[in-house]
Amino acid sequence: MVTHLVQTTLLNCNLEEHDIDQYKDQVKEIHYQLENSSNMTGWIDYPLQNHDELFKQIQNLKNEICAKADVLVVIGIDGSFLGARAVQDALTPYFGIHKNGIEVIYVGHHMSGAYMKQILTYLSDKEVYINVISKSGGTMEPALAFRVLRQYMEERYGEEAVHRIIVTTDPEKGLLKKTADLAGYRRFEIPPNIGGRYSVLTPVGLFPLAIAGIEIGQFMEGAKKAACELKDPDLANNHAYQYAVMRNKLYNKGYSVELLASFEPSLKKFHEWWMQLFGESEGKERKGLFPTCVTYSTDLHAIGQFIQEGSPILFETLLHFHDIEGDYIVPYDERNEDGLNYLAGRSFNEINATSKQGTALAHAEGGVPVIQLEMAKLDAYHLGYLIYFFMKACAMSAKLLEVNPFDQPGVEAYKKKMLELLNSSQ
Ligand SMILES: O=P(O)(O)OC[C@H]1O[C@H](O)[C@H](O)[C@@H](O)[C@@H]1O
Repeated sequence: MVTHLVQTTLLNCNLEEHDIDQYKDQVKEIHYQLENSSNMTGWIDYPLQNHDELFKQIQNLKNEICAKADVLVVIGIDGSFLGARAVQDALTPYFGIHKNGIEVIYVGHHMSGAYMKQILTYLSDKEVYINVISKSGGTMEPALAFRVLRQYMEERYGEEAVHRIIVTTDPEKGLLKKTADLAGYRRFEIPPNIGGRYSVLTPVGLFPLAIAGIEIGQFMEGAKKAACELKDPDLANNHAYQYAVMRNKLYNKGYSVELLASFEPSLKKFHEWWMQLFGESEGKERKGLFPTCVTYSTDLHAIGQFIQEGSPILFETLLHFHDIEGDYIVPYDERNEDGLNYLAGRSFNEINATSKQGTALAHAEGGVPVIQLEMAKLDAYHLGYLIYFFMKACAMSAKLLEVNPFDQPGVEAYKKKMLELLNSSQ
């Protein structure tokens, strides 16, 4: 019997088995369309392929960088940034650096001048390597940041700068590929048939994560398990497809917002990765759920009021990991001025998990449909699985909406306007 790593339970979703059953033929058809397509579907089998050479290359570079640098600066935006940042934040300590890595910081995911100025000051007393990541090689934010940091590295390290800059880009085309060839930078390749928001399992995510100390072997193993399990075309056995169908069903019932919620602050960036994945894959042709996120219990004290009693526009997807490394026991206090002695001896994680249960029940009773996704442990293996799970669900979900999961034509509109304004104000 298959034991799925993501356990799903529904509260107040009013979805009967026959509702779901109605989708099974359509799901099977889309499954085979995706499996047999070569159009940006390279991520589907990527975890099943042999990546020994890539892992060796990453390990060699890691040895070199950890010996020669204090910090790796990763330049990239969204699909070339959020995945690595999400997994790094989820699996490295809140304070300080992972014992198996060095500091990895990010730039080029916005155009804040203050951030750019401060990062250069921050780097001044540290040894630095750079990893610039861009699939297209022409995105404004990372290109601007690279222009600055490339000059910085050349001024600081002279001829050695060329060895301290690693490029991750398309193997054939784009300005960054050209620059890498001209300068002689070492390169990682992003497979041409894998788009940015589906690329965290490629060198886009793997290299920065390895430097940050994450066990990328385990991360890929988790993704591989998901790639095997979720190859099942049968809706009854495929949890990713079931999640896609539930979202679709709720969307068709009139819900327009999906709120992803979890109870560990280290998952904030993971929420952002998820938002890009679903937002860019589905939000087109005037269709799609608006993906947004909250971190509990913090946000229960802010937006919780709206969720419980506000406009009934949203359903909630609660993401919960049972085993989180590190915990603290509430101490006994004789004074008991705060009245909290009834919690003495219990752990923070236990109280947090109980608040998750309470939240799910309260929101469901308040009329909010709740999908609970639960995993055993917050570690590299389970995150690898979960990332693949969401990518598979997202492609299915977009196809159920009859939109292309792999393009983002709407993003060009802002870029075009910005360029017009920048050119007209020269
Ligand atoms: O990796 P890049 O080509 O620089 O793209 C980075 C990001 O920018 C774009 O504008 C797209 O909307 C994203 O889907 C993409 O992930």
